Amino acid sequence: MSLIFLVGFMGCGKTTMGRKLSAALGYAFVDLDHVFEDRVGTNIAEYFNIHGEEAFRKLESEILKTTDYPENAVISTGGGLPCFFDNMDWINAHGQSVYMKLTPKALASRLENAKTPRPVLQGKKGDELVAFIESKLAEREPFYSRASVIAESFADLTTDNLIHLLDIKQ
Ligand SMILES: Nc1ncnc2c1ncn2[C@@H]1O[C@H](COP(=O)(O)OP(=O)(O)OP(=O)(O)O)[C@@H](O)[C@H]1O
Ligand SMILES: O=C(O)C1=C[C@@H](O)[C@@H](O)[C@H](O)C1
Ligand SMILES: [Mg+2]
Repeated sequence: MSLIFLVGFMGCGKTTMGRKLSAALGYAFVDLDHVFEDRVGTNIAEYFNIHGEEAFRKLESEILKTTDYPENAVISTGGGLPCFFDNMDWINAHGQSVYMKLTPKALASRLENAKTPRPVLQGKKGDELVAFIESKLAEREPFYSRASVIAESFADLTTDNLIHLLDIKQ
């Protein structure tokens, strides 16, 4: 059994890279944000509006721990998931983890162009968005940094880089 969890701030590319890495390894792909949306039958932004962040965090944690993962899988996590409850302990007890680390400016530019709304950002743009990311990232970094592998400021992180960092023999 091999589970690889991708963690990091919103917009660092967990979903995008999760798809590519799972294909390169021949593993299944699981995106926990998508599992959440399938479970509740609505999108995350709408769930936040109706139930609030606290309810979201509780259910997100429950879904992390109760999902029936395929034997070999790359799992993209929600951007805030590692930073609540004992989620990061659980991740590290059940597989390898990768922190995809990007600068606040790079994150902001990806998030400004992204199609999926992130409710935590509340529509912020430009300098306000960069300042928000800097402060939120400072809170979250200690959790992300507990990942077994840190992919440091790779603007052009490839699946080969990751396979090498994870020391996966193919
Ligand atoms: N390597 C890359 N280079 C440039 N843009 C990228 C790269 N990877 C992802 N993106 C773009 O950045 C945006 C965010 O990517 P993605 O949705 O994969 O991030 P995420 O980490 O899954 O975010 P979230 O935590 O909100 O789910 C998307 O618009 C995606 O197309
Ligand atoms: O960083 C966050 O807090 C979030 C990131 C997304 O992946 C979603 O899980 C949700 O929008 C919250
Ligand atoms: Mg994602």
